[in-house]
Amino acid sequence: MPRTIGLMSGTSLDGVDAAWLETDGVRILGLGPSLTLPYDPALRRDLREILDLAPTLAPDDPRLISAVERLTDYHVQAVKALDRPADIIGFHGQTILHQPSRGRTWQVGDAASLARSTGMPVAFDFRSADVAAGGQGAPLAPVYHAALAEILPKPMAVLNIGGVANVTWIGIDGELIAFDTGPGNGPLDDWSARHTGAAFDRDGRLARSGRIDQTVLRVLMSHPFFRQPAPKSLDRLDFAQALAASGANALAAADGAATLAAFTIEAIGAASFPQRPRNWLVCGGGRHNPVIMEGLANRLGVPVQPVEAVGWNGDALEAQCFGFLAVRVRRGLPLSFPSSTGVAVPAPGGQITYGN
Ligand SMILES: Nc1ncnc2c1ncn2[C@@H]1O[C@H](COP(=O)(O)OP(=O)(O)OP(=O)(O)O)[C@@H](O)[C@H]1O
Ligand SMILES: CC(=O)N[C@H]1[C@@H]2OC[C@@H](O2)[C@@H](O)[C@@H]1O[C@H](C)C(=O)O
Repeated sequence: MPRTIGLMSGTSLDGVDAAWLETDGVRILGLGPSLTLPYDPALRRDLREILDLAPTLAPDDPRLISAVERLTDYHVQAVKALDRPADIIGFHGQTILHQPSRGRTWQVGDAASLARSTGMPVAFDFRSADVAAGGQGAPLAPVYHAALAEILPKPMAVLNIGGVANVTWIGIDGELIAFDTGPGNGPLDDWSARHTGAAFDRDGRLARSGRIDQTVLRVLMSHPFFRQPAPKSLDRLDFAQALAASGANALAAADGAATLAAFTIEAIGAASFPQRPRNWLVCGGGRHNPVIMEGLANRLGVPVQPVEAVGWNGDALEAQCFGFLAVRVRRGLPLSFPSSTGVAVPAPGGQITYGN
């Protein structure tokens, strides 16, 4: 059974997650160690700047080259720290731009250099084949969520709350519906950084001490994304303009945080499926925010639990996913499906480099 290491650098720009697993890309035979290497503040700042510049950034811009070199080095260190042999690495890279409607999705990272430094083949570029075939290029996690959830009662939902939030609904016959729901922690992280200097609102303390501004929330929820049918996906900065125009910036720090946490919750609550999930399992850093978790349980009216409730690891799940997908790339199995990305037929994707 192939052994694989998955590496994910998410939209929160907080660091790289790494996880080891044993899988044939269909079944998961064993989950091994995982870890997160947090980026230093300078790299975080530079990546954030690159996200803003991405629409007009040249691939040979020295700021990009420098950030990619440092980002790749963190990935090499993460693989070395895991200290487990593997047959293939799945390297998602950092999304700096995602505009599937314009045929563009851009993940950066030097896969060949990672292969050379680790001596292992590296699967990368997971999203562009789907976008080229007319899909959204995201989310790609549904096939992994379904493999993990094989024996769990359905219908159920797996929700990831990262910088952006995405959901996978799994029906009683295993059918999948997946899409990005809206903001995850991204707007609240930015708000927290601006008002308190902290990278995120730890344990939802700031949000808990404020009052939701219903007018601002209504304006935010009137964004056209929420009227768009699934499949749909988001760029980390897709709500930036709407947030600036919503009046949120005039709110006091605590009220703004409460309103942005409510925005994440409402956006998830607006998701609809053929049948109501009997429960929601939540992964990603947002599950550590009790204001978001309690708000979701109230809004959804069914149990909302961290994925640890069924024995999964909510911090490692996306990294595991890209290890799983790397094995699928090698086998030529589809990564995306009409009901997850809107691609016309199940689509294989990704490339493999040996570093030469
Ligand atoms: N104790 C906590 N209290 C509140 N929020 C937390 C806590 N711990 C983590 N978070 C949130 O989780 C975020 C990190 O989440 P995660 O690592 O899942 O993001 P990601 O992998 O970058 O995102 P994506 O899934 O969009 O790619 C932090 O930026 C923060 O907002
Ligand atoms: C373009 C991109 O990088 N999208 C990420 C992001 O982070 C969460 C959400 O937005 C999801 O669509 C996706 O990541 C997960 C791993 C996915 O593809 O399923």
